[in-house]
Amino acid sequence: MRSAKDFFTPLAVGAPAPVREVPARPSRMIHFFDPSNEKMAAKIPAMVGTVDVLLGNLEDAVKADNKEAARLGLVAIAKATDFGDATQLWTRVNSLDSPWVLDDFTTLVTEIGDKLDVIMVPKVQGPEDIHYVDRLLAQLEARAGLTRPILVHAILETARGVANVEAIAGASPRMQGISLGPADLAADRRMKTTRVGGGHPGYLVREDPGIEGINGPRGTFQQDLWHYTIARMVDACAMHGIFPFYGPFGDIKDVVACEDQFRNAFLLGCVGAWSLHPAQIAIAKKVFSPSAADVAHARRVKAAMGDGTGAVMLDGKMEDDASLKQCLVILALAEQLSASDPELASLYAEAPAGPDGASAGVSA
Ligand SMILES: CC(C)(COP(=O)(O)OP(=O)(O)OC[C@H]1O[C@@H](n2cnc3c(N)ncnc32)[C@H](O)[C@@H]1OP(=O)(O)O)[C@@H](O)C(=O)NCCC(=O)NCCSC(=O)C[C@](C)(O)C(=O)O
Ligand SMILES: [Mg+2]
Repeated sequence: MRSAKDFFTPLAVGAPAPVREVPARPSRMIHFFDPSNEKMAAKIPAMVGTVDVLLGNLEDAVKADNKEAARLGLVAIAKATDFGDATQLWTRVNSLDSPWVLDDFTTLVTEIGDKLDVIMVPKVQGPEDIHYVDRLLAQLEARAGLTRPILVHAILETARGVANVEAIAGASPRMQGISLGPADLAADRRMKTTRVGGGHPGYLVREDPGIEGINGPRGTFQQDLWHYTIARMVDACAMHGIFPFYGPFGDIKDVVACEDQFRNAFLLGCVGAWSLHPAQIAIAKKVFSPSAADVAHARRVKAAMGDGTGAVMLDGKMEDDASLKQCLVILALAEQLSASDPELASLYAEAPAGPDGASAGVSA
């Protein structure tokens, strides 16, 4: 374990100083693309400004024969594209035990390190994986003469990773966030799901018997297989001042269930989700941007609470110091999103004082 005094010291001579605070840039959707897929890659420059994060994926979903083409394709796109202030460029490198990852790191940091905001590392098992990446990135940043450190995002895809999630979140000042990796995690734990990022209709709770006994009619309710993992990930991230994300939802056509999964994650504290297909971008934007009603309600509570202490009644409900803090989280998010999204800025500017009970992200 590093001493607290050393925590913010660069890990290589000439490497940029680590950040003290993770920049809170809007990251509602991390949009995945395969840089070796020419049709998909051709669409990327036009997506700048329409998504918060563009992620060139080099790992799973890229065929083994295309690994090099994906890496070089990402370099070409990054060099040719101005991503502006509203869109970040991320990548997901291959796993640390793969034959491709060392070239992923060396090529990307050397060639486009000045354009890359975050490197997503898959299948992180524990803090030792982050320590390895931390030192390697520092060496490569120093060699490339970078002045800004590249941040690191871990995917939670193994039982060991979940068991170590707090240590992973706090392993380096580079840690930007953590995403759920439901497909690999389900496999590692022997969980059963019917689609990536979804649940299983067999995982349910049945009503207790009514007056007709155990053979009478009894309703069933499908339960969320991911609740425990997401809640634990959210706590680990909040504890270390980094950001939790839902991962992918693989049933592209089921936009309703995708929205439900994303919203559950938003309500539990996640700041964004992955979009695998253009159809999922609008869903993430809708879910992870507070509604006008939520913003209006937050403003009312803030105004009613004066100096922020004590308790008041608004529309029959008690508001106090703690519920004000929840409202301030919404207002901070609205302010941050307004800075880069003029549509939301005008929506929030005009937000009327809404009635209590407006639910987060449901109505715009
Ligand atoms: C799902 C697929 C195969 C459907 O691809 P498709 O071509 O069949 O879809 P389509 O509806 O026919 O596509 C319509 C148009 O959109 C384009 N398009 C389609 N997708 C994109 C995109 N992402 N970005 C930009 N453009 C896209 C596509 O090229 C096409 O263009 P066209 O109209 O000119 O013909 C395709 O969308 C895709 O490959 N998406 C990315 C998949 C991916 O990255 N998977 C890995 C992340 S999930 C994961 O790794 C798990 C995890 C975390 O590790 C763990 O849980 O363990
Ligand atoms: Mg995976």
